[in-house]
Amino acid sequence: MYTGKRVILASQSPRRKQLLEQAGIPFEVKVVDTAETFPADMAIPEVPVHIARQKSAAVAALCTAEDIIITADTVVVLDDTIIGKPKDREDAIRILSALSGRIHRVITGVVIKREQQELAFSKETAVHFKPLTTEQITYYVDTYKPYDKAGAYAIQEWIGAVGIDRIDGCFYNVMGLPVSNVVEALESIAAENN
Ligand SMILES: Cc1cn([C@H]2C[C@H](O)[C@@H](COP(=O)(O)OP(=O)(O)OP(=O)(O)O)O2)c(=O)[nH]c1=O
Repeated sequence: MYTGKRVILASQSPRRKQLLEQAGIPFEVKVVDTAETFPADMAIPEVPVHIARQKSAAVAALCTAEDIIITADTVVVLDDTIIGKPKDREDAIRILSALSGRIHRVITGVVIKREQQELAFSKETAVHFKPLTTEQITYYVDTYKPYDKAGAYAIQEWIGAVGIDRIDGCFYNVMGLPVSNVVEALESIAAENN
């Protein structure tokens, strides 16, 4: 069990909160709005950590020096292009049509910060979508309204159960937090500080 310093999860994502709770980590949530930007020439695997670092810097002012701050960012990558959150219904339908029958990558970057120390890593999961029908896509978008989800879907919802037949990597990473790696990192920080 984790017995280290106060943990702050700087995220508005209910999924990240759920996953950290599931892992038995006591924590508080603090939310800040951050512009999620990255240089156009940045290599895609580096982008999620870069954005998580921006979130971390934005929340630091609200925390004490002792606090351990966790931030994360999840991107969906198809054909070397980052697909963000859908702008609207049409965009969600377009994105899911593009993912249908294909394999894409989901990369979550995590930054764990305490005082001047920073631990940053990212994890990748390959996700294989079965071919989806137009009916399935419109049903999902209209019922689940996945506008706050990278790639316009959530693996933990209906579409994950019926439309995804295999993944290679961590399931929770697709949901937004590679939680076993986060726990491991917190335990190593706690051990260093004891
Ligand atoms: C691909 C996928 C994404 N998601 C979610 C995880 C993230 O919440 C969201 C990606 O957006 P993010 O920008 O990573 O996170 P967020 O805006 O929700 O929260 P914050 O920046 O405050 O931490 O998509 C799922 O829940 N399931 C999935 O299968």
